[in-house]
Formats: sequence, structure tokens, C-alpha cells
Amino acid sequence: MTALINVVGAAVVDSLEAPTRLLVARRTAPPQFAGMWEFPGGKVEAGETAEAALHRELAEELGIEVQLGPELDSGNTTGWTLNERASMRVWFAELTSGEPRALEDHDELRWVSLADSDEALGLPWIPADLPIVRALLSRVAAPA
Ligand SMILES: Nc1nc2c([nH]c(=O)n2[C@H]2C[C@H](O)[C@@H](COP(=O)(O)OP(=O)(O)OP(=O)(O)O)O2)c(=O)[nH]1
Repeated sequence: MTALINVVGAAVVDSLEAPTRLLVARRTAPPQFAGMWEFPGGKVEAGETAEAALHRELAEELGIEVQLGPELDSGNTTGWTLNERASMRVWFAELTSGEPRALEDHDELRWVSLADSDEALGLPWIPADLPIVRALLSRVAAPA
């Protein structure tokens, strides 16, 4: 049996306390995902915690440091299913240092409104991300 690929992603918002905007990123590769929007992040490496992987990926890809907030609950410990081999855990995050730049893996970054769900949902997301985006919008609209 092949082990599940653990991916981590960040829902970077303008404020953990009162989020109004979400930072989204457009992928450049591989070809089947190029031009699609996603949560910045990547694969957890061997011996690394999920949270450490997320900090590393955000530094590499966007040149930022963040404070992590709550995890977006997926209902299971491995996170949101991306495909038969991979799943992704997603955390809210707030910038603590750096201005996000598309340094690696992305060709555009955009802050989208969390009040107008059509703005976020209107983007061509990686299809597996759509349930995650919907859950995020619901959670922001009705915080726990
Ligand atoms: N980062 C990220 N990956 C996603 C999302 N949705 C989704 O299906 N994926 C998939 C795409 C990839 O197959 C996988 C993540 O791989 P990646 O290419 O971002 O990981 P990485 O930065 O560690 O890259 P690499 O070292 O393997 O090249 O998860 C998402 O919202 N964010």
C-alpha cells in the first residue's frame, strides 16, 4: 500500500480576529494545475510536523512569516481529500512579517473578499479545493 501524501495549506487572512480578505495563489505547474488557484502550501517532508512544513512552504513560496490560527476542520485527522493518494490540512494564518510575493510555484497572488463569496468561488480553483473554500466561507460567515 502506498502511504498517503500529506499536504498542508494556508488560508492566509488579513486578520485572524476579524477576517475580511483571503490570500489566494495561482499555480504555474504541473500542467494539469497551471492557471488554477489554490491555498499556498505543499507537501510535508519526512520528519517534519505539518505546522513546520506550512511555515517552511510559506517562506519559500511567498517570502512571508505567519502566525497560525485554528485549523479548518475537515472532519478527519488527515484533512481534506485531494485525490486517492493525497489529503490536505488547512490552517488559518495571519501575516507577521514580509509582503507576499510569488517567489516560487505561483505567477499571481490575489486578496479576495470573504464577504462576497462569488469573488472567491468565481476563480478557477483546483477542483478538489472547492469544498474547502466553501467550508472556509461558511466558517468565516458564522464563526464557531
Ligand atoms: N499547495 C497546495 N497543493 C494542492 C492544493 N490543492 C491540491 O489539490 N493540491 C495538490 C497539488 C499537488 O499535487 C499537491 C501539493 O504539492 P506541491 O507541488 O504544492 O508540493 P511541494 O511545494 O512540496 O512541491 P514538490 O516539492 O513536490 O515539487 O497537492 C492546494 O490548495 N494547495
